[in-house]
Amino acid sequence: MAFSFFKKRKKTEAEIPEDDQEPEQAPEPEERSPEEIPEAVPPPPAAVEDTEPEEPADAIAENKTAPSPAPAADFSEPKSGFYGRLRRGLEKTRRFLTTDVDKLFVPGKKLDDQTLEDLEELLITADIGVKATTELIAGLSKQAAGITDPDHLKEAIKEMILPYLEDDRPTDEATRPLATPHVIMVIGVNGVGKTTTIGKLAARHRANGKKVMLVAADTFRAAAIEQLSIWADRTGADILKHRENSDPAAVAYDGVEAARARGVDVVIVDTAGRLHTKVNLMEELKKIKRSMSKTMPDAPHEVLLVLDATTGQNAISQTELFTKAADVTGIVLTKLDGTAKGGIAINLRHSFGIPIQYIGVGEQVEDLQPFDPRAFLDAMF
Ligand SMILES: Nc1nc2c(ncn2[C@@H]2O[C@H](COP(=O)(O)OP(=O)(O)OP(=O)(O)O)[C@@H](O)[C@H]2O)c(=O)[nH]1
Repeated sequence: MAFSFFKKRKKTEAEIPEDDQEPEQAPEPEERSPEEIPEAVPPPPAAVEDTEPEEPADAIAENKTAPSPAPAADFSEPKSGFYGRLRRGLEKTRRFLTTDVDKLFVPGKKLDDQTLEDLEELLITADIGVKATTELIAGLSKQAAGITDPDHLKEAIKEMILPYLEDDRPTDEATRPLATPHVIMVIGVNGVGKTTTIGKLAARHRANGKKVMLVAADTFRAAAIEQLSIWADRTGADILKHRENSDPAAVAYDGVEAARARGVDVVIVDTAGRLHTKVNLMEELKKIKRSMSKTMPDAPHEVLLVLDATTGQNAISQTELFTKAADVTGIVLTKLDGTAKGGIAINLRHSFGIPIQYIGVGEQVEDLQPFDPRAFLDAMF
């Protein structure tokens, strides 16, 4: 069944011109000429053997071996609190989708072609994506005769979307097996909420009693290093940082080395979100990844791509770009509370097959939640 929305729509992701697909960037960082970006020369592995490893000459590492304060976040909240946050966070999307789904059905009306066409437009506007929407509408049109009211329609939509979102891998770090140390590399463009996500992740692992180290491999901006230090203080995590402009691959290498020497459980590596060109950035991410695997062959164990849900199609083009540079193991979708287009989660999972690992539904530390597809859909429709 072909619906006329495809004729009406002005611009879909397939038609966005190349220029629009540049990843969104936050304000310009301080300029640094490309020649000044240092070549990645990982330090010699000799230091590994020291029981009391000396920090590399230009490293400024803070080791909080003394019992560090438990983070203020409370992740032990009852399920009702968790769903409450999720529902509040997805309120804009829910209001947008459900109000209009309710309007599609006047009493006695059937799920006819016109209603399906309106629904199709609604789902595409919520950023669910053209491909996924087409599949959904085709599926719904087969069940149309049996769907007689809005609640029934919402249930049918949820049941059809659920298999798109489900993943066998557990997303909750409390139940997931972790390597020792478990190295998480965090990537994404500036402004998407990368640093905040790292802080929130550190708080989650600290709340599970883990010793956490943050590694400041975004050496491009002094502010990024400072922000990470603040999160380390706030969560009681160690931090490994070098001076601004030092080699990010060397910082990452030293971070993993130091973490192993100090018995750290979880290492979270921050990376730059912007360099002079996309090519430089992608090459740098590859180098960082390689340098970590030189000291620990299976590191990084996770590569989390942070995306801002409010940027819509930009999140799709950023995923295209970053998946070329790194094997992204999971997506963190932030700022879902700031958009009515929470359908982007479905679009991303459907387009790339990468699991959504966490979602951000607010600025509080507790607002970063492991992704639960059923709870997400219940909060959305
Ligand atoms: N409402 C809301 N705000 C968020 C969420 N996640 C992050 N933020 C906010 O987004 C803003 C940017 O977050 P940062 O963590 O600084 O982003 P970044 O990607 O590290 O950006 P740079 O520091 O510029 O590299 C901050 O004000 C965060 O509080 C979320 O899930 N919901």
